[in-house]
Amino acid sequence: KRTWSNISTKELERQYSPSRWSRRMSADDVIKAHVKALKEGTEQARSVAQTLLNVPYGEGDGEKLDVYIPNINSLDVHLVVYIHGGYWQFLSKEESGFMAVPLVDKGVVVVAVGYDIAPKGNMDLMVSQVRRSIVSVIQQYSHISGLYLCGHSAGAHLAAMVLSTDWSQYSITPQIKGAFLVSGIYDLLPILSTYVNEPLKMTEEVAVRNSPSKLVPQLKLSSSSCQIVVAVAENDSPEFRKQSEEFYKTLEASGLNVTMEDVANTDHFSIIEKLVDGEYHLTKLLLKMMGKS
Ligand SMILES: N[C@@H](CC(=O)c1ccccc1NC=O)C(=O)O
Repeated sequence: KRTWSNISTKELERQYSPSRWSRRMSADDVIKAHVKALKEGTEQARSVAQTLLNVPYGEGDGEKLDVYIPNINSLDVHLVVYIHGGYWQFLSKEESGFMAVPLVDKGVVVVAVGYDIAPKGNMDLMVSQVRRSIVSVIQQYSHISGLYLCGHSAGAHLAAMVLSTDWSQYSITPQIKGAFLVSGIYDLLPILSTYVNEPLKMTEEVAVRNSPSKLVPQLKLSSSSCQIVVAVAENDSPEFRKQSEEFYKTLEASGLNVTMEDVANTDHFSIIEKLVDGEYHLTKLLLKMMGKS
């Protein structure tokens, strides 16, 4: 069987370059368009929703989050925490409120979490930051009727690490009702030898302890009642598609409540950009999970 360990570094780097697999645009253009779409969507969200920007969840400079609040008051308020992607080295919460418009419209609170991307932050720190951000959100919004996670790409990895947390060292044990893991990486070992790891500087030990694929027993202990959606783009690379399929199968085999969504006519970037649209399949699925359809 052909696995990542007998693929050449050059081919691994191609497989782990999402921009090279888009059928819409060139690699450079798809990234430019991605950043632009996220920025414009976030501007739109900041203009229509009430916001609380730069709310600290820890002591560090990068430990801040943005809250997008519905204008209507509803009794059962659901909250979605969005964890942005960008290979743990690009993007920030400043362009990560783009999915808020259709959700806030339905009375859902959206939180965009900031974390210290590399080279400032390393993998252990980023994982610790997103975990602490969840604890902080629950402490501040104890009245909410459901907490949901959504992460894209590297953010899907971080969301899966949140689900796999041993909360015994934290002040509370979050109950996460649902998680949307979109075009994620769940086994970090294949990227160790690639350009992706240059700013991250992960050792094998760091990659193993931060790989959700190796933490499924802990995920099962901590998140047994979480409804998990593993979503992947039709035009993600074969390696990205394999990462999602294998993680899905491992979760399924351990008896978790998980579904796989292979999203037609999307690539690594459009699969998440389209969440600005209330009619998009994944937006509707997320709203349905919260009983808001
Ligand atoms: N070299 C990567 C770059 C990349 O993933 C990326 C770059 C800027 C902003 C976001 C990115 N990725 C996913 O969100 C690629 O080929 O797509």
